[in-house]
Amino acid sequence: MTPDSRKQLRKQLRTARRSLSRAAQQRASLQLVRRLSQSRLLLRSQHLAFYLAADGEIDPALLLAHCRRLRKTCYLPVLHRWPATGMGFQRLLPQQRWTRNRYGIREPLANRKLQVKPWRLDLVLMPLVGFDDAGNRLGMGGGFYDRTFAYRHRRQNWQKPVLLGLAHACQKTASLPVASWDVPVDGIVSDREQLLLRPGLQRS
Ligand SMILES: Nc1nc2c(c(=O)[nH]1)N(C=O)[C@@H](CNc1ccc(C(=O)N[C@@H](CCC(=O)O)C(=O)O)cc1)CN2
Ligand SMILES: Nc1ncnc2c1ncn2[C@@H]1O[C@H](COP(=O)(O)OP(=O)(O)OP(=O)(O)O)[C@@H](O)[C@H]1O
Repeated sequence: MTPDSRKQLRKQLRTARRSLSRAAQQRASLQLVRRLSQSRLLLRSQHLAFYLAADGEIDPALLLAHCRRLRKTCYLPVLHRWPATGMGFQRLLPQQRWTRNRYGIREPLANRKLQVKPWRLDLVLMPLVGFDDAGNRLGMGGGFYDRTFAYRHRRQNWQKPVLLGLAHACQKTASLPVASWDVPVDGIVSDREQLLLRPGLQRS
């Protein structure tokens, strides 16, 4: 797949998710809570990274609210200031102050003291633009998640964190090409299915 066709596919999948009705979005968000709130994966995780849905992404907000009620420590991605290309995960505060990143996505006002090393997290919910049955993923194209978790290339079987991609079922494609820098996810959950790819990640 050429960079151009990757770009085309990304555009097409982003349009598909943005075209979902509000009702379909709400149903999908509820499905996420149903699938994940009682899962061992969630129950066992104390430090969890979320995202604030944008651009028609499946919305984990209900799940985030659930986790905060359970007193789990929840984090959101914060982009390092341009031209830096890094991304941190910052702990959410009860009285959070907000800003917008360079793409217009709301994020916590940066405070490095509240950011953790990615390997300290137990579970990272990653927004996907596209995915296939093998667990290959297509993101927004910034490479932020790939760079943050690149350390996984150097050592197989990192226990932490579990990377769980979230997407609408309509974002599934036949097969995605893998780039050398792509960090595979350990599982993918959509409103219709859950693929657990890492051996040892248990169902239910
Ligand atoms: N909700 C959410 N938050 C997130 C991400 C995400 O995918 N979803 N990210 C995941 O990485 C990071 C932000 N990454 C992003 C990367 C590209 C674009 C984007 O809209 N790119 C433009 C091109 C802009 C340009 O070239 O300057 C585009 O595709 O139109 C948005 C977010 C951190 N926060
Ligand atoms: N480990 C890395 N080191 C340096 N650059 C990287 C790394 N990983 C990815 N990149 C760069 O990021 C760019 C975007 O990669 P890609 O198209 O795979 O994004 P993506 O997977 O859709 O985005 P994301 O990881 O944010 O979800 C690529 O041009 C690539 O060169």
